[in-house]
Amino acid sequence: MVQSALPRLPEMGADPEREYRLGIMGGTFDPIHYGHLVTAEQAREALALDLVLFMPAGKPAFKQDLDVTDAEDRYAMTVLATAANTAFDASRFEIDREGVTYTIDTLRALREHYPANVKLFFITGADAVADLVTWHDASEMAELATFIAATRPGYDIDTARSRISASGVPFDVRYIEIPALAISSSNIRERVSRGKSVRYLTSESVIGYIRKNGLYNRHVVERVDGVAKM
Ligand SMILES: Nc1ncnc2c1ncn2[C@@H]1O[C@H](COP(=O)(O)OP(=O)(O)OP(=O)(O)O)[C@@H](O)[C@H]1O
Ligand SMILES: O=C(O)c1ccc[n+]([C@@H]2O[C@H](COP(=O)([O-])O)[C@@H](O)[C@H]2O)c1
Repeated sequence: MVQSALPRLPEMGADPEREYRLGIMGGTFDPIHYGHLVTAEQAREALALDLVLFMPAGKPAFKQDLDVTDAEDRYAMTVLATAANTAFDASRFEIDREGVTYTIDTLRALREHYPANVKLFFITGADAVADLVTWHDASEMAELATFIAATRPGYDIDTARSRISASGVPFDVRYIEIPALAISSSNIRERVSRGKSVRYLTSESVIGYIRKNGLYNRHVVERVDGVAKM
């Protein structure tokens, strides 16, 4: 099911005797790749999530000075990559919102939308969670959701752990170890721009979309000390 604006999940919270667990996998997804999908799937299993909503950020807060691909393309790739998993869904919620995308706005809206027996779990990788205390209205975020922090090659999860505890903000963070996938969107973009293979880094459907729409083949080549750098 593809969500239009606010996620409509009639079954979520319907039985007042039961606790429902909604995962939110936020990201720029430029493009979505197997690192994102494995992270969400392992988080779903580890925390017994009923559903994981993949939410491409409309205007990512920490990437305002970067050239991010059009939100409709990032959303379309997210739909393609998540389509086969009945416990995954893609949401337009953040791309349909005006202005800079802050997670606090999403969590507030979801908290208002669902009854109290729906618990919110925001899923991140080790790099993103290390900056959690610097996110907009971090203290209020800590009240609205549990955070899931997954290991990621090249990033030390203990750095995130100590930054969060030193901040004094009472975040509830669950740390999970996942099978290491050193895949990143930036590496995929660079490989596409160089005409290199990205097979098995993301789904065939996403690769097809990238090729069909000519994404990532216009990377600017900068010259640094006379050496071409993508
Ligand atoms: N290989 C991975 N393993 C674990 N977590 C990941 C991995 N790739 C991305 N994530 C997590 O997924 C979320 C969204 O990441 P994002 O869309 O920025 O992808 P990215 O690969 O980090 O992109 P870029 O290379 O452009 O910075 C973040 O919380 C990030 O930490
Ligand atoms: O709300 C914020 O201040 C904030 C700052 C940085 C990142 N985020 C969210 O964290 C998720 C991963 O972001 P990114 O930039 O690593 O793709 C995505 O859902 C972002 O909206 C949120």
